[in-house]
Amino acid sequence: MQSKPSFVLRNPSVNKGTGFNNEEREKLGLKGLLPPKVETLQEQSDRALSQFTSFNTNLERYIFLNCLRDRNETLFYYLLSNNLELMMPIIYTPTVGEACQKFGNEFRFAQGMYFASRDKGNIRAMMDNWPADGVDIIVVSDGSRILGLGDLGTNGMGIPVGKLQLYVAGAGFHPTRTLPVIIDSGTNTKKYLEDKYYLGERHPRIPDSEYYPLVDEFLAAAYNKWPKVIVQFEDISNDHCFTLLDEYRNKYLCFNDDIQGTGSVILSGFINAVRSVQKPIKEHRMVFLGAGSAGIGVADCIMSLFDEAGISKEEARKSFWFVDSKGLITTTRGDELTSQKKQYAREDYTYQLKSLLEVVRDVKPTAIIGLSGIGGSFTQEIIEEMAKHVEKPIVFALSNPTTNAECTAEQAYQWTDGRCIFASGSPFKPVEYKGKTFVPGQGNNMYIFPGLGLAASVCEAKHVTDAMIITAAKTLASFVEDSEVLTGKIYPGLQHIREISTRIAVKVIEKAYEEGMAQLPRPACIETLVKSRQYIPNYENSNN
Ligand SMILES: O=C([O-])CC(=O)C(=O)O
Ligand SMILES: [Mg+2]
Repeated sequence: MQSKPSFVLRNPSVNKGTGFNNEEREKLGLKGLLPPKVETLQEQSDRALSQFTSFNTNLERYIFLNCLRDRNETLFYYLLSNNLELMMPIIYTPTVGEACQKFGNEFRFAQGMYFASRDKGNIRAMMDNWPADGVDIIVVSDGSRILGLGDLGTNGMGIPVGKLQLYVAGAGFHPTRTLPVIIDSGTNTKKYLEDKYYLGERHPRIPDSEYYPLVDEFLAAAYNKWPKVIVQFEDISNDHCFTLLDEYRNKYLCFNDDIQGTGSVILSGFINAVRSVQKPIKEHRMVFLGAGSAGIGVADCIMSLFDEAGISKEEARKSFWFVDSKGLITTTRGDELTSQKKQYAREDYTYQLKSLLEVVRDVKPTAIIGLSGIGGSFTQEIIEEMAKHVEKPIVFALSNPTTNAECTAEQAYQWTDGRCIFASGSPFKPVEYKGKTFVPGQGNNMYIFPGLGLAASVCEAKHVTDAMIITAAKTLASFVEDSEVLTGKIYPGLQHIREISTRIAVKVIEKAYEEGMAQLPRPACIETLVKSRQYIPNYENSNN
């Protein structure tokens, strides 16, 4: 039997399944190929939701949703958009982490594109294989640092896929115009090299002399084929991510979500935490655990608050203490520091503090920010020590997925006797403590990247600037009212993500025009333009 390439029931971008009405069934030659009842999108969605809830594990729910997307994209995005709070922890952190770890075992069908070292020289030609007409956004990872889970190699594909689903549901990018990419530069994780189901190239990571030219060729090819595309770098290990961002941020339209997206979302949470504790920025003492992409990105963003308060960079740096696996990062501790660590290395310590507990005792921080990837590293002793000295301790346990969080929400509220302002990277359920309900904030870059990316794409920005990133943070912060902030709420509800992303996009575009970064002629109304570009999942928008 010859297959028909345009067979609509097998094409998720146009398939409506039982949603095809009788006229369409007639026209498209579908008569007899579907059960008789014509259903509305809502009826289909009700069934899909009941199927979703019938599974026993989150991994099964993840697989179900991705298979649904592979059958009927409109239904998938309709279901997801209407059930975001329920489904976000499945398509995104924490379940996506498990899905990546088991990517080879659970593989069913391919999504996105893969480019490996042996494709060097052919990447541009390979891009012509991508079936969609155009691409507005690419999320690219090399799988070298997936969430806090380490080097997963090609298994990391789940992350670009999940991030792009959020770009669609959260901001309104058109699903067929998104492209998830893995640059396969090998993996240093023995378990995967030996796993018979592993789907990537089976070799250790290639040296920098091959890695950088491979990424360079990929980017040159992408911008050659899709000149207006925005590229988001994602989950790339510390030894490469800063170099890539420095190299390309003023050359192409791109940003790094773990450095800049996380920086922006935590700046936003911090702005609201500062509102909540009602203590001016210069009185804060911030201890960071982890000096990787996220830690440095967050500190760089928070520096902007000092700048606005008229405090010099030099003075501002004295409010930051960074702790890594060797203890407090100082200029005098005797090891070679990366240039990112150097910026925040303390020069004023004649003694060594070897652990986070020692640092907390010494510094008496007002805020402790975990981006270490090490689950449980905020121990009871550390948090209790901190809580002795501050009325409302700011505790951000931001590593992903949930198992890597530095402490749980429940622990943070218990150990501070319900006084802390808490945020985590992956979701925690509300906590009952001493008769009160505490709703933990989710300080995850998901609040920022969809709107930021949409802004950059819609106004055809030349580059993504620091001012645009800070604007995104402030816009997000403004969604939480004063009265809410005082109760410890620092992030708005996730159910409002479309509205949030739209407003972030509008504000960031205004900033881009102000800075001369927007290349599209200025529209009469930015909001109208943004809204006109947003995909809404319904059958009226499809071509049949
Ligand atoms: O994916 C997330 O949930 C946030 C993020 O970028 C990371 O942890 O690397
Ligand atoms: Mg990430």
